[in-house]
Amino acid sequence: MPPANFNNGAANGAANGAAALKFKVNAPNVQYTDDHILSEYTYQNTRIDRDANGNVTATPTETIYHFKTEAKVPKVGLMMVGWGGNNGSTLTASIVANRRNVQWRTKEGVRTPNYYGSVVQASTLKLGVDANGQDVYIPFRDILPMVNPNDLVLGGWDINSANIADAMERAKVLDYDLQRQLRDELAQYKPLPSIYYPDFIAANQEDRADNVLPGTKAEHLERIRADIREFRRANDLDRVVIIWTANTERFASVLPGINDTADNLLRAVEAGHEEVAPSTVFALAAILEGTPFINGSPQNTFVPGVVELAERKRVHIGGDDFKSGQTKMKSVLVDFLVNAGIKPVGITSYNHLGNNDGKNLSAPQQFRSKEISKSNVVDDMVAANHLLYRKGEHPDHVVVIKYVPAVGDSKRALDEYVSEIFMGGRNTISLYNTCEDSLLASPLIIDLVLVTELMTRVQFRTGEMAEYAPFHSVLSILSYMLKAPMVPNGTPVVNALSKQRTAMENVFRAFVGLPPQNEMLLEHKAFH
Ligand SMILES: NC(=O)c1ccc[n+]([C@@H]2O[C@H](COP(=O)([O-])OP(=O)(O)OC[C@H]3O[C@@H](n4cnc5c(N)ncnc54)[C@H](O)[C@@H]3O)[C@@H](O)[C@H]2O)c1
Ligand SMILES: O=P([O-])([O-])O[C@@H]1[C@@H](O)[C@H](O)[C@@H](O)[C@H](O)[C@@H]1O
Repeated sequence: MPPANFNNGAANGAANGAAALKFKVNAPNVQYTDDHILSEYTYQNTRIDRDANGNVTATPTETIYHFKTEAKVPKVGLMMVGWGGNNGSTLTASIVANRRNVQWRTKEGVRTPNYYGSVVQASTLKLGVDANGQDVYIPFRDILPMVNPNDLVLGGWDINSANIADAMERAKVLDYDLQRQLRDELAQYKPLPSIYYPDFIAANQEDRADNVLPGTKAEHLERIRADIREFRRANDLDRVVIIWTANTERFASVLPGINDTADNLLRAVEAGHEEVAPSTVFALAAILEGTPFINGSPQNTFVPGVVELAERKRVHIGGDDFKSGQTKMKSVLVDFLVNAGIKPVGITSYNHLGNNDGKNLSAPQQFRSKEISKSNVVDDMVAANHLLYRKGEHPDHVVVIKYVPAVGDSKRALDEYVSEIFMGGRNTISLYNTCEDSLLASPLIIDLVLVTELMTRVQFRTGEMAEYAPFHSVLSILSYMLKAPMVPNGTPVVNALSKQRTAMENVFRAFVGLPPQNEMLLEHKAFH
């Protein structure tokens, strides 16, 4: 049992009035101290070996992990690059509305703020079963001490000078009666000037660029670093997380001697090399300031030099490209079809949208970045079933994005899935999905920030390690929220949404010493 003087976090004046731990694990492998949750976890896996004759042997394996989680929730700031965009302004308005519980009227009646679409804030997980064998669910956010999004201190940069109230109005995402009530507070939020290298985003973005830093790339790096330090100081923050929700950039060429290593990349910034993108400068600044950086767009911000620097500095990074609607659906539907023994042979993903993101993506190089992130999402699911697909065989997969100003942020997604079924049959599934793109992405930003911040508070130790260590700098645990999940070099990329959620849930269960959720329900099957 936890010690009588168990401190649930709130008692030690946790920043932001962190809610007390909602449950305690009653087990010898879990200890609670004033500052930490300590768990010893037996990680079970199965090692597969094949001999020369193709005989397969499965050997159960066990690895003991010791996890240490800081229980005190810090005071956290979120700095958004692209703060004045549809996502940035919508997220800011939504957090302020939730914080103040602002209600507003629409033709359907009185609306109240919520965090629907955030897996951490609005979904539940099964903690276990009660004495009668009934499932017991808790809010996902209660599995571990996490930041309350209402407490996030918000800031950021934009190449456009509009304050966040004007940006919210420009975005045309939220109802007027809500905007009306938030305008005064949001008008006080003004994006910091940013760095603008025209070659990396569509030329049609030029008219937005009235809030641009002068100077060299080296001066930009130092200015962004100073901005981060000042934001942390002025708001008395314990931690800052930075998210790129600015425009999609073209891919940068990976060049030996330029951005292939950390030192080469820092030298390339000093030299003002043209292939160093704004997003890469921001990532470098964040890493050098010890601040996690998440890329919500599809471009290759994380060229090898950035990853190497993050690993060297032990700073967390994650990306790429928020997985918000059409692609999220794809990572469910293809997983279902393939695991049902049905063979998708044609996937056509078409969408059109009329927001500034769509405008930027109407340029070929920026579209190409998005096409890449939207096209690779089925690879792991296809590769998992060699009965349906020969090695290297893939469904036809086409991605189309069109810019239609008339629909604004209300993205239209039309998908067609053609599959081979039993005895030469064919099945065609057509989907039509429309909604404000920013209302899908904004809650994902909350999840990315909260999970990233949590991971900065967890360390692990295995048998041969003398000390605890942080998790790998590349946070693959963020994959549920991302189209093209970044993973540590040489590790598997998982896109199937159910696997991604299960991984996140079970890793968090392990941090508190609980076994993975397996849904076997043996107690309801194997009994007499
Ligand atoms: N559902 C979604 O909305 C969704 C899903 C996945 C990915 N994304 C990606 O998220 C990003 C933002 O989407 P959005 O709808 O908010 O787009 P947006 O165009 O409304 O906002 C982008 C903002 O970034 C600013 N900007 C551009 N370059 C900048 C720079 N170098 N520094 C600072 N600010 C800069 C622009 O002025 C603009 O205000 C896009 O890259 C988009 O592809 C969006
Ligand atoms: O809904 P989803 O596929 O996850 O992602 C969206 C795309 O469908 C859309 O074309 C693009 O403009 C958005 O930025 C976002 O990437």
